Amino acid sequence: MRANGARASPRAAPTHPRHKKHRAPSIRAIRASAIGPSAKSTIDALNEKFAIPGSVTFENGRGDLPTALLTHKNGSTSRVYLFGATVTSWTQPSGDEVLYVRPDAAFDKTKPIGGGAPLCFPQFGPGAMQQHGFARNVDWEVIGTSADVNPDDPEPAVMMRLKPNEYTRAMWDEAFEATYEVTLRREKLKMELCVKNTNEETSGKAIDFTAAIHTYIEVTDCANAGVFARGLSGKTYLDKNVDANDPPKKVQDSRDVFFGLDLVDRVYLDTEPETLLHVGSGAAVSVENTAGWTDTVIWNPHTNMKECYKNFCCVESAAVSRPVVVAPGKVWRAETNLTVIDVVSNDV
Ligand SMILES: O=P(O)(O)OC[C@H]1O[C@@H](O)[C@H](O)[C@@H](O)[C@@H]1O
Repeated sequence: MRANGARASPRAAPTHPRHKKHRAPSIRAIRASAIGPSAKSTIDALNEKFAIPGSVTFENGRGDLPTALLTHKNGSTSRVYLFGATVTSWTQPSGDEVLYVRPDAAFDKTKPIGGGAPLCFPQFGPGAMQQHGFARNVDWEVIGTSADVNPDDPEPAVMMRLKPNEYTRAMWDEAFEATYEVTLRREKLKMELCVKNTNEETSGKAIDFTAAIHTYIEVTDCANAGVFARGLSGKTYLDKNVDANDPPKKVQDSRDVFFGLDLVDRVYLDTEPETLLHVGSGAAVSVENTAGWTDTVIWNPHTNMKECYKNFCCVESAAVSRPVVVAPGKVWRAETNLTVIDVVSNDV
């Protein structure tokens, strides 16, 4: 059995926005100035300011929306749309895709991108504002890229930022600044969300919110007995399939969560750091909540999405059951790491 990753002891809250000041300057390319995605010739401007040849480039994605493409020396890649700061792809060195984008996903900003790993903030929902808040529905600005650590083993990364605007204030009129960094590591995809309360430290008020990284993972066929989520046994969950607005509490009394018979929409409370999604091909995806997150959401829409539900299951890193409260001037940091594991040789 692969050793279960322990929840990392919380690191000191980073200064915000965070820069990797401890890293070697060799091929580092943190660029301080930011550029908004509405700028003329967005892609050219992004490449001019932030590209790191061979590691981080910017190009138009579907619908001509700007994306960051991270490329690791080992051949793995990841694509991030600035719209919603949505990671839509993580490919292995073999070329295999880990994430799933639904066939009905829109790439025209009329709605959030339906797939990949969308960000839910400042509300998971259902609740007072639109489902999943606004982070998925807005353009984030690029504030830095890097590919440092070890020149022989660069870890390409892009950091984006979201500040309040008219659209977000209409839903949530709070003082915040969010940064989101996606790092393509040798064998992991790391996603780190930081939310700073920008109210005056001495006299300002606290802010509170719920959040999630809503990761869609491709599976062979969710009805296949080899597709299941492991790591939630004994945990209490809110069963949103019974009533999304007032979900009853239940306990996961079997070892694994299976799909294919009915809609699965559950918020597992106070979960262990790691949940494994066995994808049915001899591999499992480890979703490791390394910092910040308290809960894990498991979702498969069943025949509500007839054309695609068999092809994915969502394992979502979440802070839902208890709102996150951030004191004025402070930062909340949450981190998720995805890893692909060979189930057979690791006996998980
Ligand atoms: O907004 P999307 O990507 O279509 O996902 C919707 C689903 O997102 C999940 O996080 C919720 O638990 C579900 O209740 C919801 O139906």
